[in-house]
Amino acid sequence: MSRGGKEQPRGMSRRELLRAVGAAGAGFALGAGGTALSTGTLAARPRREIRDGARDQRVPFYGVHQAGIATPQQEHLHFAAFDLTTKSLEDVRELMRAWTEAGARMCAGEPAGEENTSPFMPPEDTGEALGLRPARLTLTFGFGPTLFEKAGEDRFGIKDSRPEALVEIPPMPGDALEEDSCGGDLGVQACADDPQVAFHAVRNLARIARGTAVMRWSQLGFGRTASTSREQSTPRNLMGFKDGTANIKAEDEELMRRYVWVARGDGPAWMENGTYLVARRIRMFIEVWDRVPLTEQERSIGRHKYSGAPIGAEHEFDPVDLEARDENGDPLIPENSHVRLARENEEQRILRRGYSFTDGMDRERGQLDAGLFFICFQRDPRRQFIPLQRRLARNDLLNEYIRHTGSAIFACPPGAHRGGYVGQILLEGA
Ligand SMILES: C=CC1=C(C)c2cc3[nH]c(cc4nc(cc5[nH]c(cc1n2)c(C)c5CCC(=O)O)C(CCC(=O)O)=C4C)c(C)c3C=C
Ligand SMILES: [Fe+2]
Repeated sequence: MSRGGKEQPRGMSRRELLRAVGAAGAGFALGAGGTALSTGTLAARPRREIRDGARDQRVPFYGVHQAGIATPQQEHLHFAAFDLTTKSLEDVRELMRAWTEAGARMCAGEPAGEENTSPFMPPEDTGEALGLRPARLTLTFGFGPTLFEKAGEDRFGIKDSRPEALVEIPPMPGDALEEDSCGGDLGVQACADDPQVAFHAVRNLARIARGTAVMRWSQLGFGRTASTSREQSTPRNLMGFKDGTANIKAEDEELMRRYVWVARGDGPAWMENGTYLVARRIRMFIEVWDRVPLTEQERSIGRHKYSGAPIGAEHEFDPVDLEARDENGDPLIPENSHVRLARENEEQRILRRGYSFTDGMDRERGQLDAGLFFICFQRDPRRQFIPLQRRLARNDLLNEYIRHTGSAIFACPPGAHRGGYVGQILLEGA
């Protein structure tokens, strides 16, 4: 597909014409019905047009780090976890090769595979993103603990390459995890500014995986609940609060190095420049929350609802003063407020990149099944997410209004270079 400056409808290239003639020839061989079908199919063959300005909407797929981590957070998410059905390491390599190739194409605004010249074969792209912009699609791939070892079995002979940091998330107080929303051998985070582009990407990756891996669970997310760049405004979560104010911003490279990217010597070499993704599906009891007085809502979070400022301050980015006290000498930001607990330990900072979700209605309770699909990235979950979540799970005032129903962790290897594939160092080194 042409990627010239101003993209315009154009005639067939010589190569396309030859291909078309070849396919039409096949049609002739099959008789008149076949000819009519193939000619019609070719004449109407769809292509994914890239409109003016769309060039800016492409996030490079290849690079030192995988995209979708430091990338300014997009508006929509489709996350999927997969389980491998094969016992062959070569099949896993082949899958990661195919996912990388298709992923790079889709992020560039191309269909997942070559255009189909045969009317008798299923298309190599499902088609629903044809004509849509690239929408800053990113795909971030990760490996779950069960890829390395499942029920004590070294399934693919790569057990020794498992990073020590890739631990199962231990049970937390108050967890109400549902098996259907937990774990996975492989994880894929698709983010885009168009929900159909994110959906299309996961659907095509699932199609490509057929015979090697099956989808275990998936989660759609609408509306980012963090900002990951100083250029972005802070969005609001479904509790109506600004979320992401104190997040790490990708421009702070020193913070990214310190808290997000795996460094040389942190663990196995194949994870250098990678990171660990933790996902938690957190249901919010929004109907209950909506009956809570404003001051109590603010005291649960530790910030003012409308301005996003720390309690007692005026502006969103005013410093959080944990020592500030009211006229009775009580802390302005309550002891068990979310923000106070979340910022207690400087070593536990994380890059948050979550999304709001709704999965329709919880018929049992007659309430919306909605909440936050929390995603965070970090250099070592044993030192960051796990102790942080343990503290929140024990004491956070928010716990009255939320419940964790899903959990997963993935080691996201570094980015691939052109011609290579994601996870190559791990899978070829084995
Ligand atoms: C284990 C990590 C965290 C979980 C799980 C989590 C859930 C969660 N958070 C909100 C709403 C807000 N969180 C805010 C700040 C904040 N949250 C975490 C971590 C987890 N949150 C951190 C590290 C921070 C930053 C603390 C700081 O350094 O100040 C805020 C305030 C605005 C902001 O800074 O982003 C809100 C609002 C909900 C509703 C929720 C579960 C549903
Ligand atoms: Fe939070």
